[in-house]
Amino acid sequence: MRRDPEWAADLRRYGLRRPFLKEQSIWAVAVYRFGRRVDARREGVAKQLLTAGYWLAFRLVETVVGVSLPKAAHIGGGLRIWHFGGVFVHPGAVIGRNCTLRQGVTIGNRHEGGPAPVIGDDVEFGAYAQVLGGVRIGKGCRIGALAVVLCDLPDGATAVGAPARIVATRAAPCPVAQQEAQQEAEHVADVELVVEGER
Ligand SMILES: CC(=O)SCCNC(=O)CCNC(=O)[C@H](O)C(C)(C)COP(=O)(O)OP(=O)(O)OC[C@H]1O[C@@H](n2cnc3c(N)ncnc32)[C@H](O)[C@@H]1OP(=O)(O)O
Ligand SMILES: N[C@@H](CO)C(=O)O
Repeated sequence: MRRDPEWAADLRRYGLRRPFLKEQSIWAVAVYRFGRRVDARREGVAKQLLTAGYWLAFRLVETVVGVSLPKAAHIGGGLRIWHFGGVFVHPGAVIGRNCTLRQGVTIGNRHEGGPAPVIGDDVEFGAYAQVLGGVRIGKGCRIGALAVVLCDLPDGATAVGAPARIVATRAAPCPVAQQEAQQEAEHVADVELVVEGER
């Protein structure tokens, strides 16, 4: 468990002491990561037993918490789900790293048997946002509460409404560039303090 870097990243995003006591959604994330680790094991009796345990836990958590994260979906580390209830992710969906979901979010197909979305890193979903079909959502997008997204979104877009329209775009921050900008801002603030002190 501790050696699963994606799970470690999830825990960092929750950023809580004893998150299992405070956020029901993390139960679903834990079961999802467990299922992925079981799938990665070599074939054998242990894998069969663990897979049976996974299905039991998956159905139990899905029913009680209302968060469905099937192990066939690809979800990057650093997943944060605020609240719980009505969160459904299609098994064929791909979700990048450090994404944020909220209650009522669906990431699914548009027609039965159809393709599922591919979501970039650092995408934020407002409550009850729906992203449907084989659409690609760029890095750093923000999808408004109650939006219904049926088309691709470029990096850094903010989309709202049903069907969703883009109301803003911003360059998706590259983590390294972001870090450098932060350091630069801190440096400038320090210099200003020194100058202020010398006056
Ligand atoms: C218990 C809890 O608290 S759970 C938390 C629930 N909260 C959420 O789910 C938050 C989701 N966040 C949103 O929906 C936000 O409005 C965002 C991220 C989409 C946009 O936020 P901002 O960047 O501040 O955009 P801003 O408020 O300036 O709105 C831009 C335009 O989009 C419209 N808009 C914003 N959000 C929505 C929305 N969810 N649905 C429809 N239109 C919206 C605004 O009215 C505005 O339109 P206008 O330019 O015609 O006046
Ligand atoms: N901070 C929470 C509000 O409950 C959220 O963003 O969903």
